[in-house]
Amino acid sequence: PKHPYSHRLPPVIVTPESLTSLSLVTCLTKYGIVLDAGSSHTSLYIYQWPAEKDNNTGRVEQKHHCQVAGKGISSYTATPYKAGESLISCLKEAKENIPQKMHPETPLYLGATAGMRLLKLENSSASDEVFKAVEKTLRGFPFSYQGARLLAGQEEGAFGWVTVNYLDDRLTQVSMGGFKYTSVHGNESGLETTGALDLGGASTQISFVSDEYNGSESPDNAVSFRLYGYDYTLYTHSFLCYGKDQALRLSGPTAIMDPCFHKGYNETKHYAAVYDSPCVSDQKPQIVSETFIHLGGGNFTQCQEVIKSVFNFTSCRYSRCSFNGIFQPPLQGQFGTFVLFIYTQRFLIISIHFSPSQRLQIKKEHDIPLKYLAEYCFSGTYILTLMMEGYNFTSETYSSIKYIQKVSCDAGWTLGYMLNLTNMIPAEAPDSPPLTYTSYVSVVTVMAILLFVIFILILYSLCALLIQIMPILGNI
Ligand SMILES: Nc1nc2c(ncn2[C@@H]2O[C@H](COP(=O)(O)OP(=O)(O)OP(=O)(O)O)[C@@H](O)[C@H]2O)c(=O)[nH]1
Ligand SMILES: [Ca+2]
Repeated sequence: PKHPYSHRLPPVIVTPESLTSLSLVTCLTKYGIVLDAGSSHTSLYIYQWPAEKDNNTGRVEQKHHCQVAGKGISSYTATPYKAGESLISCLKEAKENIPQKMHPETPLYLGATAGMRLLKLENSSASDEVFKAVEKTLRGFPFSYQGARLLAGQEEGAFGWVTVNYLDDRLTQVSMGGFKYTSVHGNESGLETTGALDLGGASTQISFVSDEYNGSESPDNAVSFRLYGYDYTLYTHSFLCYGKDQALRLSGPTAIMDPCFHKGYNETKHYAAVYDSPCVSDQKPQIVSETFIHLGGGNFTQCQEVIKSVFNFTSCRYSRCSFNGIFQPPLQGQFGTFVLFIYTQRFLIISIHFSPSQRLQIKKEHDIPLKYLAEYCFSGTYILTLMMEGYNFTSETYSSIKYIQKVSCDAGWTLGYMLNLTNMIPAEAPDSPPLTYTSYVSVVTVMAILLFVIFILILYSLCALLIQIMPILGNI
């Protein structure tokens, strides 16, 4: 579906004045392109920032989002060249959305996530072929190609955390009109950073700063950042196979009558398609027939039991774990979530608060594909189990979760990835920006008012003194 927040700037009416202002604007703006090659689909994001503020004080904004048609690049193992071809339409859109003179200096990145992690596990030569085809296509465009690579799960989680805190202005707090930067971090200033939760199709990530975690226990889960003069030790973990689509496979085949789908749901599934993932290859039954009928049982309690069966909540060799024996420090502060959490939460709110006819209307408006509709019950139950039983959220901490989908920017790892690679978030706090004209005027005005008040006070106290001593002087 077209992403509800895909941006199209209003057309510029071309006149001589607008041409000059447009060319003026364009040379004052810089751009960056990141492709998020996810397991279920690929998205292209264009970011922009004021060029004169290249010294790390410019606010990076999302200018454009293009969802690549078709599935993720990992689905093209049989025809790797199609993985590259699938990107062409959005790359052409990127050319139209960035002034031509800026193309050569616009960095172009592609990061692949869990879908390609699973393909690499299953067939690394096929994974290499897909990356080769993708690279060939990307190099064919006039941007500054910076590489197509597989992100590690910890990176995906960490860059999602950077995005959430950048969008939340948590990493720097500009106060007094830009005169100084005070960075907020945990105990330094009493304010905390925001944790990040990302649920994809093939993996899910949790990342947050916890005062009780310095990276000594389970160091593999620690990622350190120095941002704007402050050090952060981030806890992050990526659970491969625990994205929604893979979790559906983990829990689905065991129940032909699937309690997580509504009554009346009826789908013919192909064993090969269900078991084609390394996440369930060890569960592959002796094929009795090519297909099986997947029916909806519509039983929430049973659904919860089926979903809980895909987690291991008991084994833990650390001081404390989330699930499957993975260390997790105590949760701390607020959390921001994006993508699937938002879709599911929005749907569940609609289904609770709206009448069937209103829901039908909303479904038409939001053009929610039938495939997604059927899976919402599973997604909602899965998210609840993941959060409450897996990550140990409580009803209080769960309610503090923020759904970050700023109209100005789709949250996700891509913004954090680009900010990091373009050094748009400096390790040290940049010097306070030079006094801008407006702040200069405001300082002078404030000083003038202060001087005037002091003058009046002195005058007043002189008069009061004179009144006191006049009678005395009169007697002398
Ligand atoms: N309900 C609903 N689900 C969606 C929509 N768009 C994507 N999804 C599903 O949400 C899940 C997560 O989507 P993404 O976060 O894009 O997943 P991804 O990035 O491809 O997967 P990873 O590589 O694991 O990160 C996938 O199963 C998608 O099919 C939507 O508009 N509505
Ligand atoms: Ca993703």
